[in-house]
Amino acid sequence: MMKENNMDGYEKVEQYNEKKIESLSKHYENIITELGEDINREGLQKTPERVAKAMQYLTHGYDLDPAEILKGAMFAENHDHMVIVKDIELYSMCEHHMLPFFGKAHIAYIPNGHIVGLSKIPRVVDAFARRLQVQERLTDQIMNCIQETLNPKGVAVVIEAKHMCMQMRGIQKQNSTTTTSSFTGAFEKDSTRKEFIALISHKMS
Ligand SMILES: Nc1nc2c(ncn2[C@@H]2O[C@H](COP(=O)(O)OP(=O)(O)OP(=O)(O)O)[C@@H](O)[C@H]2O)c(=O)[nH]1
Ligand SMILES: [Zn+2]
Repeated sequence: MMKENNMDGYEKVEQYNEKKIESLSKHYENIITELGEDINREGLQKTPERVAKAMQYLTHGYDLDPAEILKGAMFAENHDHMVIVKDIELYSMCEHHMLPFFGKAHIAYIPNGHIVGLSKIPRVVDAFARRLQVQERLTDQIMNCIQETLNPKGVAVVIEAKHMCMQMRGIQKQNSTTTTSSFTGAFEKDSTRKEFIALISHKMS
């Protein structure tokens, strides 16, 4: 059953929209048949519904409000040094092939009177990643959301990801990684950006 939506949408994440699942399942039944399979085969009988639920989960970001997520835990604090959350696992879906791309996000901001609860940063990443995306837009959306909501002195976002559409099909390059980055404010300054890059490159023992 669907629960009522919160301001930020959290409550919805593990809930399935029954109407949507039913309709998606019918479409997947046709797709599986078109692919040449027998939809009545034992192992496939529940597959349309399973796929529908998986797809709803993989795109649940549409039900979330990333700005509200951040606003849920902003605290007045006079800390004016760089805050970095690195190695945030990320799973998204490429909007061209609807195949996964996945990797890590590294995010930093320099507070300007407010800090944000640390868990909210990966939550913002997920809210934008769990949609049909391109890596560049995902990077910019995370940056813009933090900049506009928290109003820090600057935001830096780096995403490193592997795209299944380049590995399982198409050009079939198994080892290529795509890196995208976006910077605002203080991070447009060379020395600040270099400090950030050095800190995300440092491996914890
Ligand atoms: N810039 C960008 N491109 C992406 C991303 N994900 C997938 N793509 C690319 O989207 C492009 C779509 O190109 P098309 O030529 O229309 O599609 P295609 O014939 O399936 O392309 P190939 O993958 O080269 O076989 C491909 O080059 C993909 O590699 C992304 O996050 N960012
Ligand atoms: Zn793709």
